[in-house]
Amino acid sequence: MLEFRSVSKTYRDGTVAVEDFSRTVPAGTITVLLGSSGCGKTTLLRMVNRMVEPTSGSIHVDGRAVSAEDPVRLRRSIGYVLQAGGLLPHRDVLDNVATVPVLDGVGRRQARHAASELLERVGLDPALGRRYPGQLSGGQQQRVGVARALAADPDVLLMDEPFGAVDPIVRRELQDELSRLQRELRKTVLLVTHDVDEAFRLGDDVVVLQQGGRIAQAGTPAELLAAPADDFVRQFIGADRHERRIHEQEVGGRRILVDGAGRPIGVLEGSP
Ligand SMILES: Nc1ncnc2c1ncn2[C@@H]1O[C@H](COP(=O)(O)OP(=O)(O)OP(=O)(O)O)[C@@H](O)[C@H]1O
Repeated sequence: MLEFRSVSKTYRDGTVAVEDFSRTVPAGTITVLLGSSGCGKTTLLRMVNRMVEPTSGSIHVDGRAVSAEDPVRLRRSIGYVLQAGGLLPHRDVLDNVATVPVLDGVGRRQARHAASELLERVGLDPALGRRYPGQLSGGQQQRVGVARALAADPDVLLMDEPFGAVDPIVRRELQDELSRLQRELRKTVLLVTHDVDEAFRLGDDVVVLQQGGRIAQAGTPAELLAAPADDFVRQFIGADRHERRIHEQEVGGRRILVDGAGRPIGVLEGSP
């Protein structure tokens, strides 16, 4: 379980990035921080592994305050996936994935062997393990980034716009892959995105943020869609947008679903 208790962050130049943020990410679930640029998402994420220190408030992992942990050990114990992969360019893929286990004292051969298995787990051909990051596609690099974050088998995974740098089709594939992995691994995940569809697809809990990390509304995707708290949330999640205004139509005796622009999107279950 990951807990933010009244966390605030004011940077040295006086920028208030986060003000009084409280939220709990239950163990084994995905919470998505959703908001536009500059609302404090990355600051919130980086306070968990102490790359940024809060000005006030506290963050707890399984009841233990992260401020009491050694920052280096803390960072090794929490998986972190960055938008651009964040891979070491002069190390091959297996060494990249094995970085944290080797730092933790696992032998290099054993760590590379485990890394190879992890590549398969994230849907990559283990033969890619001997390539360098620059010899992989963007989507493959992101998968390596996920494998690397999982290598030390952390309970908590932080993901900062993990699929932001790839095209929409690959993005969708990576999202599906993460959902599949999460069904197996049940990590406690905090994921940052400004993409509403991604938030709804992946989040058990979605926190819509305004500037200063203020919570505009938080809940399941269904709760947000069913009852947006205000105009800001309604507009942000696109509750009024064509593609979300779904209704039923009868065509040739079957009930099909169409979106607000009249585009067919599916057949109703049980329809003959
Ligand atoms: N080191 C810093 N010093 C001063 N201000 C900062 C620093 N880092 C971030 N900020 C400011 O804090 C606010 C929140 O930034 P943050 O990066 O957390 O937002 P974000 O929601 O992740 O944005 P984006 O989606 O663009 O990455 C912004 O106004 C930003 O300019």
